[in-house]
Amino acid sequence: MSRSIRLAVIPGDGIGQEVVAQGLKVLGAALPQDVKLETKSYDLGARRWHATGETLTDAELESLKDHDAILLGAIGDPSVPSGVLERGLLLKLRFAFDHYVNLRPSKLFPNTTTPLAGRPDIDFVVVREGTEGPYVGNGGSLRTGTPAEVATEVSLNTAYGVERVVRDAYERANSRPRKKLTLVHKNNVLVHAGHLWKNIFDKVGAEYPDVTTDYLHVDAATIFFVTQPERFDVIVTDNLFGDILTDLAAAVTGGIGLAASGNINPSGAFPSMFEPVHGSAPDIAGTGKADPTATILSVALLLQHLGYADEAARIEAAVAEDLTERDAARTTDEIGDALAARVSG
Ligand SMILES: NC(=O)c1ccc[n+]([C@@H]2O[C@H](COP(=O)([O-])OP(=O)(O)OC[C@H]3O[C@@H](n4cnc5c(N)ncnc54)[C@H](O)[C@@H]3O)[C@@H](O)[C@H]2O)c1
Ligand SMILES: CC(C)[C@H](C(=O)O)[C@@H](O)C(=O)O
Ligand SMILES: [Mg+2]
Repeated sequence: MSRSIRLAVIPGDGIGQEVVAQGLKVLGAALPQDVKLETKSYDLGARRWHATGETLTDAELESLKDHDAILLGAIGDPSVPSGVLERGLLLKLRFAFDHYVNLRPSKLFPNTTTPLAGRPDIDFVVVREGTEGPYVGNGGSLRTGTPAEVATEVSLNTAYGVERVVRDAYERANSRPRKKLTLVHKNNVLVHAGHLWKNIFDKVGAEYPDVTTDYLHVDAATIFFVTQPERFDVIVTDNLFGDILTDLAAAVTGGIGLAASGNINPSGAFPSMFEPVHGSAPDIAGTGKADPTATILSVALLLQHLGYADEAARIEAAVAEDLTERDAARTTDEIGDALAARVSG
């Protein structure tokens, strides 16, 4: 039986273009011969906005829906006012396609740089809520631009939204050997949202007697990410805390150039979207210094999601092998070539 993958590709801005090219190279090398890969590239991001004023049209959203998955590079450029592309494109996609599970795994790969003493055995996954919290755009400003300006950015937390992501995190914890789930929030101060999260965490936990649970305030969690990262297995947290914690996780496990993510719609009603955790890195765009590994590992998450577990594992193994021998001076292209060769060889 012939199989096929319909993949939408959004290279985006800055290094997004460079790393996505390498991700596609490795995807092509990893797929079995009988799998037909159909890609459709979308010209979205700063260039398009300057040319047309558009970020993402309804017609494009409809067309993107008609795919098995989306691969995204990065969005954002200094020439565009902050927030226009981030909200009008990236968050619009996450919200429209109900990507409520933002999955961000962290592993300390061999031979990577880490500021951590003793190279602890780090292998955890952050389940970041992806559709609520302070990201919903619930706010505004009064007397804008005056000395009396007041601005609000109200975090939205619904029992429905919290319960579904917490349940997903319990399922993931239950299927991993250590079966441990940590809730990270700030319920000593954010008592309304914090208690909603904690109550639902405890209620759903009663259905998972084999999962050990823990709670940390987000400030304390940042301590343990650095001093005791091996204590974590699965972490569930809100949209903003998850954003911040996963850049920190990347920094202690080999660098932001290795951190992969999946924006998952578990129901399958909409395509899930895979992207590196990092942004468009305007400071290194066009220099060949961008590490494409985060995108390539995001391709592995994409394959895993579509049921190609062996191919995903081959990519992960190729990354681990490559890192043990990697020469720091290698370019974006050279890393992509080396990984594609390992995966197909
Ligand atoms: N998912 C996304 O599309 C996404 C994620 C984060 C930031 N952004 C956007 O990207 C733009 C730049 O944001 P920023 O500078 O805060 O974050 P960034 O992640 O782009 O860069 C932070 C630092 O990490 C480095 N870096 C990032 N990716 C790297 C890679 N693959 N290899 C080597 N070094 C890498 C950069 O050079 C920079 O020094 C902003 O417009 C921001 O909104 C987009
Ligand atoms: C660009 C921005 C909207 C985005 C986020 O905050 O989610 C980014 O930082 C990320 O981590 O994917
Ligand atoms: Mg981020």
